[in-house]
Amino acid sequence: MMLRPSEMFIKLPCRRISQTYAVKTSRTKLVAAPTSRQYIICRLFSNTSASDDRFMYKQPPSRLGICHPSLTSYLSATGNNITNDAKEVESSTLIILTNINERKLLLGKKLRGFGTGKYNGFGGRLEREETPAHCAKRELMEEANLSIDLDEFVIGSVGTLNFTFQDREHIEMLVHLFHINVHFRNATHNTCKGTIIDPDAIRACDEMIPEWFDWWEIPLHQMFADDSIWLTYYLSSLDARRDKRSHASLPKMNGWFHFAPGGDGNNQILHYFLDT
Ligand SMILES: Nc1[nH]c(=O)nc2c1ncn2[C@H]1C[C@H](O)[C@@H](COP(=O)(O)OP(=O)(O)OP(=O)(O)O)O1
Repeated sequence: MMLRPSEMFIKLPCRRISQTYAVKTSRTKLVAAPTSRQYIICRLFSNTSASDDRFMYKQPPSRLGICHPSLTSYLSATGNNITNDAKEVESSTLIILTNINERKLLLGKKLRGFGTGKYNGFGGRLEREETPAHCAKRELMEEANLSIDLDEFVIGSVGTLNFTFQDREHIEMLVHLFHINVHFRNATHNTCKGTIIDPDAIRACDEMIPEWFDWWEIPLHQMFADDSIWLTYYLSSLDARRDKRSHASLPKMNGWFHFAPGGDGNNQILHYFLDT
């Protein structure tokens, strides 16, 4: 059976067909619609990110493509081969900068380059001889004027995102993800680990305008489509964690996303796999 975008259909036996049922658990959302005398079709959101309704501006499922249950399934559907040496890999970094106490996320509105006009985390391409942690530290300084110790990036390495494109077969983007949690100087109470910063020190540059958002109100409709999948998963996981003092408990994840032709402008995913 073909999986539809972000959802799986299962058949359940049902005696009465005139009702619509809705069952919601902590991990899944089940919506049943009557279609035949014997069965109802249930829409089961299998991915925790897809089932978190708290995010106000999530991209519609039609933009998010097919959710694969395994990397093998994803790779065979996209025709990507992990050992394809012919692909040119562009490595970059991306920083998830939070204030967990206040459930805030710092994003930047991109003024030029890849993703112009969109909101995104801070980061950019690795320069020669640079490690991902060094690159993330440098980019956060350049794009938001925030100086954070290198150690925080080493500890805050939380995974990777892999992007491929239907109309640019030779290119693969590998994004190293970092999570930095901060406290605002003068905050009255801090219940979780983080670096103290002065929020007034944050500055725009010619490339990005930084802006704080409440977690559930991040402008996902003005972001790359994949953010509606992995970023919502990540923030939901953070929200669910009891022990927020420990870096060891940071969520980890690796995501694979295959984009439809039209790239950045079209902003539509065909296939994805999120390993959490
Ligand atoms: N689909 C996507 N979803 C996402 O959330 N971030 C993405 C993304 N595709 C790229 N990025 C991030 C990774 C990186 O931080 C930035 C793009 O880096 P690039 O180096 O390609 O662009 P820039 O023009 O910003 O380069 P620099 O001049 O090196 O800063 O956007």
